[in-house]
Amino acid sequence: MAGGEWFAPRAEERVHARVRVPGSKSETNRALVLAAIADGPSTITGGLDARDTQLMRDALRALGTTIDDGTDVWRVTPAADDHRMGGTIDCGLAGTVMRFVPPLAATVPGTVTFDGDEAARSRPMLPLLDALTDIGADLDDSDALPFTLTGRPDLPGGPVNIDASTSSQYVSALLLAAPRFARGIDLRHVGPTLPSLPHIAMTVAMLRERGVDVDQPEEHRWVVAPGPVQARDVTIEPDLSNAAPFLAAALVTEGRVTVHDWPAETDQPGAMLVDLFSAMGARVELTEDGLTLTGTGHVRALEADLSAASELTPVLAAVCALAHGTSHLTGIGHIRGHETDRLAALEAELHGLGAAVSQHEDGLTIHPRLLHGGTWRTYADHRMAQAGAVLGLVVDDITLDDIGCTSKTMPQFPELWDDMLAQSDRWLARDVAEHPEDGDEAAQDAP
Ligand SMILES: O=C(O)C1=C[C@@H](OP(=O)(O)O)[C@@H](O)[C@H](O)C1
Ligand SMILES: C=C(OP(=O)(O)O)C(=O)O
Repeated sequence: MAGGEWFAPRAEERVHARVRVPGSKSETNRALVLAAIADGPSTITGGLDARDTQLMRDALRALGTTIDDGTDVWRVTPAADDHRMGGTIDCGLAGTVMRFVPPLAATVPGTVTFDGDEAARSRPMLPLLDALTDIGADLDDSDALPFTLTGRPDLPGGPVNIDASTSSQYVSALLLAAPRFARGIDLRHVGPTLPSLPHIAMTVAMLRERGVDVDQPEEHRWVVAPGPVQARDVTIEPDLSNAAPFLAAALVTEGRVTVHDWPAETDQPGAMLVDLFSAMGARVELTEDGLTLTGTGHVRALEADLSAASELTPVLAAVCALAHGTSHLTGIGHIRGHETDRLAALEAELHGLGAAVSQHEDGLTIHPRLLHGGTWRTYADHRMAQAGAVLGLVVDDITLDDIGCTSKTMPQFPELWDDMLAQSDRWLARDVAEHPEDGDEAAQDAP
């Protein structure tokens, strides 16, 4: 996808559209890791094809995995036992790659260096690297990317404590590779807070679905037994967090958006959008058609602890800047270590458009003001780009400095966004033709 500057399209009318979002990044990268250590070949259908999952596929190939991803059904064949790894693994800016792959690499003979984008070098890694050393891995003394690791097939594993307050991904990373450790793992989180619990639940569920014995004797302790991971053919759910900007479009334009294939049950934190957007004034309904959000004309301020779903923060913060009243988003101090320092980025960019925003130790306070156009910097962060796009629907003249960053999890974002607006235009034209007497009010009907 082409990168560069992007003029955020204004919604001339209410947004009315049906949208299909690509597969979940979190589920795809877990499915790839588990398929790579499974007891036989397996398939992944509907896996997300984006930069983060391309980097994961390439990383697993460097560990000897064969991945045939020429069609929508990817075929994954685990490495031969005598594979030796070498060279450098590029993690890009992907938290799931820089965290999930090293524990696995620690069980593969050979030496490998992990590196990534410039911004990735400041993402937190030290608690994971320390935990890996504690369970017997051989690492250099770096505390972040780049670092070099030498693997061994008999990595001991066993009991280990970790402070995962800066990222739940350390926990998921160790649990995913644990069936390969000689003694499995007995992992205890000892830090002050633990974000993204749904993502840890997703890890546990996906291990159990493949026959791995995962016990949780206490709230923040996980015991994984060593042993085989059953090969399983899976289909990936749509990425619910990536549905957020489309649903937000309906909320802020008093329109209606349906996201197809919304799962009735899921471990994705994006499921929280139903309650969060309802609290902000939307009408949300799950039917066989998918999840439909209808804007009611009221965008209420939000008081929310987003610790469980912190990746939703940028889009929610954008909606908060358009709400009636002051919003308080808490539980998200750790997102200073996401793709960029998201609290600083949101404070700066919303302020740049006229909102009054203040950062706190664990969140943001957002006072809406009359917003004006300007440049919205994305900081290489796909979700900052989505947030800017939502604001651009209702604020004139917003230009994003780089839309290319959406390729991290949704390379087709600009096309899907344009298509959403084109559907809205078509719907409006049809509606006006069919109900000339109703004028704009008929926009309450489904597209
Ligand atoms: O395990 C995962 O797939 C993820 C966990 C979360 O990370 P943090 O716990 O670092 O927020 C989330 O924000 C990220 O987008 C994906
Ligand atoms: C925090 C995110 O990504 P990552 O997996 O790189 O941590 C995100 O997608 O919002």
